[in-house]
Amino acid sequence: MCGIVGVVGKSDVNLQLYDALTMLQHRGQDAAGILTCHNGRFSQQKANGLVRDVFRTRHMQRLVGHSGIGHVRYPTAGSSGPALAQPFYVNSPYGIALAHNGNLTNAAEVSDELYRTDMRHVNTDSDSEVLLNVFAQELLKRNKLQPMAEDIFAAVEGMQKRIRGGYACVALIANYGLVAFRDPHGIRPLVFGKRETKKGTEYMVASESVALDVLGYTLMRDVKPGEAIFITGEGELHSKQCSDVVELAPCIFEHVYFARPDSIMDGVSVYKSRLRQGERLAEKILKERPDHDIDVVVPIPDSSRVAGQALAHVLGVKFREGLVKNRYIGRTFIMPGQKERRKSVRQKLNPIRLEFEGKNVMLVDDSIVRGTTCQQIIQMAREAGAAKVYFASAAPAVKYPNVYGIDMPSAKELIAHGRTDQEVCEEIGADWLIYQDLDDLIAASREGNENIKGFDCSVFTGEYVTGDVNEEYLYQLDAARNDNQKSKGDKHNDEGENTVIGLHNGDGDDVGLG
Ligand SMILES: O=P(O)(O)OC[C@H]1O[C@H](OP(=O)(O)OP(=O)(O)O)[C@H](O)[C@@H]1O
Ligand SMILES: NC(=O)CC[C@H](N)C(=O)O
Ligand SMILES: [Mg+2]
Repeated sequence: MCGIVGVVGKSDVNLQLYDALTMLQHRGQDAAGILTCHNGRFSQQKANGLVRDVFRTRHMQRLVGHSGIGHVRYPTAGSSGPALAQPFYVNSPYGIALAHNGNLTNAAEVSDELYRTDMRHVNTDSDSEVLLNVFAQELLKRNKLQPMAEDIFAAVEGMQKRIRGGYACVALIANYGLVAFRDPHGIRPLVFGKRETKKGTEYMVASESVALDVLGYTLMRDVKPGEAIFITGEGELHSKQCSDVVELAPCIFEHVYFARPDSIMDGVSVYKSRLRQGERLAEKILKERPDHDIDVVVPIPDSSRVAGQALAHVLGVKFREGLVKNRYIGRTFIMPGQKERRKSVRQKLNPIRLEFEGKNVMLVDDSIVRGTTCQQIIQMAREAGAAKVYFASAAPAVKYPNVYGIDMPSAKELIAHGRTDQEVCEEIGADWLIYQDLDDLIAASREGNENIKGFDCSVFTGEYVTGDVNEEYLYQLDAARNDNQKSKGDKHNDEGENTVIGLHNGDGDDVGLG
């Protein structure tokens, strides 16, 4: 899950982009990039690392221009090396740079077609570079020296016919403006807003509304599924529905884990959605065990705090922050390797013994994916003296890979794949395990916007909303991206073997595309 942002302002936008990326850091910790446009010239800085490490003062000073885009990356295609950091750039037509959140399911075919039919070169194995080239090619087909809004929308239309999967994107066209679009199912989130300044109206597009809030923008609305918006350099806003078939089916895992609780997605407050998740799960607990003997509810920070609090309230049981989080360790689930994830859980969370000693503790987490977190925490709870350790997951059992921008490529790595709830319970070492029912999760996540007819729930059901994901695709995805494979790939990257040389400022010192 990456984070993207785009701004068309009335003065230099570099600092706004930087601040917005820090607000989206929870969506990607591997790489970050900013690209701005000044007098038709792009400047950029991108590299592996957190936002605070990638941009130094000297970079910020050189990232000039009244419009720009930014990206924080959590890889779901290709390596995690610097060559795949975003935004990506193509020089023709006009000069276009793009940042992408999501994952294409037909990147390999389209990449081949780009080479054979369009004679375009794709330099990396990033699906985002493929997407950018398709957009560029469709824009080139219009054959206009100066593109108008209608040309840009026609290009998005053409592109949508060629690509499949999940995508929310921002793109900057040198001298013309900012384009933002979302796939026809709206799988990945994208919102936009405006703020008034003395010099005129400024616009921001971002993955999550929290970036808008913090920078003083008023949320206007979500980019609709299949829609594109175009904001000219002068600040004129155009929008058009670019897809014939539109069916809002946003990723439900945003509500479970990815999004910040203070964001509003497709009209639904993520915070309220998580409160409802906790309430519904508590009702299920009360139904299954009306005479439960839970003494205390302890959330596993951070993501389960909101649901955990609501759950404890409905149960009428004490809610205690019995696990203290080291605030300097990032999210473990989006780390690239299992060894790193495992080590981080222990460094990240430490129990307060008195909340566990002699008590029947119910640990609550938003989800159990590979089981890395819960296995270790349950053990910690026992070592801290808990009498019984129960475990509640605010999401149903995660059993299937994700193909739309969450790096869960391998069913075998999911602890619940091919296991019953009881078997998972034994595997994680809990005395009792209870999962949310999918219907309850859906109801909790859509309250507030009845227009959401369904969600992409593929990680729970194995049904993929784009309809094109088959056994063969999943087999290839697993083979290319399982943890074993990725560790080999990253080794190559670090050691310079098989490394793709990034067409970007390699030493991290210079800003510019030259
Ligand atoms: O079963 P697993 O494979 O361990 O994955 C699930 C865990 O990973 C996430 O936490 P993470 O540390 O990434 O982020 P958080 O601090 O936002 O909870 C999620 O909130 C669960 O705790
Ligand atoms: N998580 C994402 O949105 C990833 C975007 C893109 N597929 C990449 O790997 O860079
Ligand atoms: Mg967590």
